[in-house]
Amino acid sequence: MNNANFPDHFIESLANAPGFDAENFAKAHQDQPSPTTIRVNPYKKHTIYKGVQVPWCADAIYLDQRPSFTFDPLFHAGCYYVQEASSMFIAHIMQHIREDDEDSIKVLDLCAAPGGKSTLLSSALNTDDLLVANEIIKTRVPILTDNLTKWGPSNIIATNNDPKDFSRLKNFFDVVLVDAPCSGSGMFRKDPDAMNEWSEGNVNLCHQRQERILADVFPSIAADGYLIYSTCSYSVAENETILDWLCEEFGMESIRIPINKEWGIVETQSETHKAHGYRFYPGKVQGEGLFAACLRKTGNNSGGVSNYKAKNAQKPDYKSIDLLKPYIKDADNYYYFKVNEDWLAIDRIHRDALAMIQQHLYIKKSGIRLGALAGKDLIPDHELAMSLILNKDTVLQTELTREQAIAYLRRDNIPDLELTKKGWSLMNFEGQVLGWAKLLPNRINNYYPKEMRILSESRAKNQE
Ligand SMILES: C[S@@+](CC[C@H](N)C(=O)[O-])C[C@H]1O[C@@H](n2cnc3c(N)ncnc32)[C@H](O)[C@@H]1O
Repeated sequence: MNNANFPDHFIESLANAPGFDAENFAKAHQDQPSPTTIRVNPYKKHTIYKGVQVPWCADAIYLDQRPSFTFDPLFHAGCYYVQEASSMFIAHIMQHIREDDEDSIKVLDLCAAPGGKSTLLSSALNTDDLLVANEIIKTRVPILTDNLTKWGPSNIIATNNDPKDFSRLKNFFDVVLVDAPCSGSGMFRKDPDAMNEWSEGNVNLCHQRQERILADVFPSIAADGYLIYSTCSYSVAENETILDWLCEEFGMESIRIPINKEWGIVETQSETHKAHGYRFYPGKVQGEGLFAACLRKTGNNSGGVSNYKAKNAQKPDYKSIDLLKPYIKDADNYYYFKVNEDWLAIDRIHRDALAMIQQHLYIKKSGIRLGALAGKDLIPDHELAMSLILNKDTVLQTELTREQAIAYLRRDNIPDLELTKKGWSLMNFEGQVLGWAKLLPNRINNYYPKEMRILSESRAKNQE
């Protein structure tokens, strides 16, 4: 076996990792390329690519080869997300914990950028459920909000906070996902540069940071609520040891997740508390390295703030809201509010939760930004175009060819476009919305967001 490419002491450090088979592991890293997988957006269904289904995620398929996603307009329309297969197991956990439960829930994705697991969780939720997607690093927030905007649902709030800020929302979330920053060994095959970052010292630092993050967010989990914990590391210190610490420190209870033997996932148990964990090894599964586990908060921790009621600071501006409503499907289901000049809408049921979050956290996106009113006209926002709540019947729609769609997404001149109508128009490709343009008698103004325009392959790569 040739370990030459792995960092010093890496293979030896995994001697105690359950299910680790050094030879098989090395072979997978030498001979088997990372599979390419996409997960389709259930709300923007479109026939895109064909492939074999990822066993633990009904929405996802393995592709035979890696196409150029950057130059596929449907990628920009949010019809699918390019995501590593193992990480989709989080949806399987979510499905299991919600099995017989019809109550609406509040979910926090604490370490969310670039948004792979947020869009995954979003697909597993109903509009009565709320998803809060948080990212601590400010520069990583735009990629998260862009991906959420493309995905389209209105029941998401994105925040930019430190985990400790969430302790102000006591007993607030029914499910918290901590997809923790880690030493990253699970990504060695897909991103060999990750090997340069690995050291035993770093595993140790990550372990300490993971405990800190979990301790900080713990108060925000509701009594009997769930914590889903995941890393892309194989190190026991970042995985099973953390589960034991959660059971020890917070009396959490482990939840066993049903899996199919054929999937190749290794089920493990922590040393002291026998908490269940799920390990994904390349060579055993069709995917990269992942560790995932689910625990429940036990004991009576109620008396929190989840009953908070939003107060009406001032009388709603019904005149403006009436101007907005024609743009929205089932318009009465939404609560309309203003942030500076822009109008936003969120599912009415989430109004109190929004008020609570506004009070304690730094919000970067909430519900759907509709746009600003200029007199009686709406200057529509990109979020509205990409959203699932837009009533497309009330606006113009322009169907583009592939070549025109790419030009639109580059913010170039759109070739050979016949202009017969005037006004704001959705720019569509195969019926899927890409964004807005304003049609004028002899030209069009392209309103595709500058910061999202196609520049190179790198944007697609960054998204994964
Ligand atoms: C594994 S990545 C998350 C990937 C994401 N969940 C997805 O599926 O697309 C871990 C995230 O944690 C964030 N992070 C780094 N340090 C953190 C800390 N101290 N507290 C919370 N999050 C942190 C990173 O910026 C990164 O976005």
